[in-house]
Amino acid sequence: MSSLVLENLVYRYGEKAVIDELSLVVAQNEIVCLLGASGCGKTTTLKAIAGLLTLEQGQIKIGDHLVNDGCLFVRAEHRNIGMMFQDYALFPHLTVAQNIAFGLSAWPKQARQARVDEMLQLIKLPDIAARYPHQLSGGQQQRVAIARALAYKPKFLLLDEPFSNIDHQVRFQLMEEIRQIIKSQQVSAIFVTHSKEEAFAFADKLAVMDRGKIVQLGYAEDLFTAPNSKLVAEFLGPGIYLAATYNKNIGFTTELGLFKSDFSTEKAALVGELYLRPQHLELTADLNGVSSVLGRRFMGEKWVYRVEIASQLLELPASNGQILEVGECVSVSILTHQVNFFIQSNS
Ligand SMILES: Nc1ncnc2c1ncn2[C@@H]1O[C@H](COP(=O)(O)OP(=O)(O)OP(=O)(O)O)[C@@H](O)[C@H]1O
Repeated sequence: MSSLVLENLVYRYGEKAVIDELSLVVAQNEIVCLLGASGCGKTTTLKAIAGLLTLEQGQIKIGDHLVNDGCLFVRAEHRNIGMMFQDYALFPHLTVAQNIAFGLSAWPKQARQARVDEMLQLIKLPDIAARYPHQLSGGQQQRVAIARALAYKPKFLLLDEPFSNIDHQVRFQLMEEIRQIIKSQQVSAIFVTHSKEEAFAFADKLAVMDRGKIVQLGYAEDLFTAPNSKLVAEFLGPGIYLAATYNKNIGFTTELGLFKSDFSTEKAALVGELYLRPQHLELTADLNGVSSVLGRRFMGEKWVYRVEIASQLLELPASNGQILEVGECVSVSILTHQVNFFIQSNS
């Protein structure tokens, strides 16, 4: 069963459509990440789901309930949605317990207290009920924020860059904890971020957005290995384009040489561009190599080297942990992999 259905949403600021015929389905207990460049319409989409703006067109269903279409508009406070933002948004003058209990004013006192205790146990902070937000770390504040968002048993959660203010060292640990908490409560969610690493770590599925539309929806691994456009390919990780011709019998011919792949097509020959990521390439020291190391960076477990390939710059590690010097001659070859081949339209 679907937990959220967005159908053909349109919203404009003035003339500009910032949500442009956007459709998306989120399944029960699924976390979908809206991922895209700044200004592509992620926050506006969340606001439309939350009921904080009125759409020009489209339909929104949360669970079995229609909350927005051409005739109907259910107000934000009646949509039963939990929200969590990057700036924690806890009420500074309320204690942790009062913050968590905020949406429970209609509950009987005993049930309210029991739910607050349950949520404090769930976020593994049973002893901080009497503290105020300023007495908590950023990570603790976000745990309280998720407890507050889940306390009244919402049908759906909206998470707008909730981890961007959290120190990088603890961010991924906190994300894992909050993901577990959401999963344990069997709530579906939409999570917004600019960061593909956060999206990979937190979401079940990714929805890549561009100019108000979802351009691809799927599992992270599928989008990474089989992006449906150059935009998705580039957004999910750096790489270079290499002109290539494909022939059924020979494989791919490129300026880095020939290579075989399991690429399947009905056509006998095709022309296009391969999108090659660092892991698709082998970099080795080679006195006769036509490229050279232009720069290098130590990353902790490994060095990465800046090399020009087909007039584009790419950073990649050397094969077999070789240590290379700046200026050293190298050769680059293509490893067998599942290709991202963008076919020239007239080929
Ligand atoms: N109140 C507003 N009035 C006019 N234009 C707006 C308003 N709010 C947002 N916009 C514009 O709408 C577009 C989408 O904004 P939105 O905040 O949804 O993008 P976003 O993808 O969430 O960006 P970011 O990742 O930077 O938060 C942007 O071009 C933005 O400038």
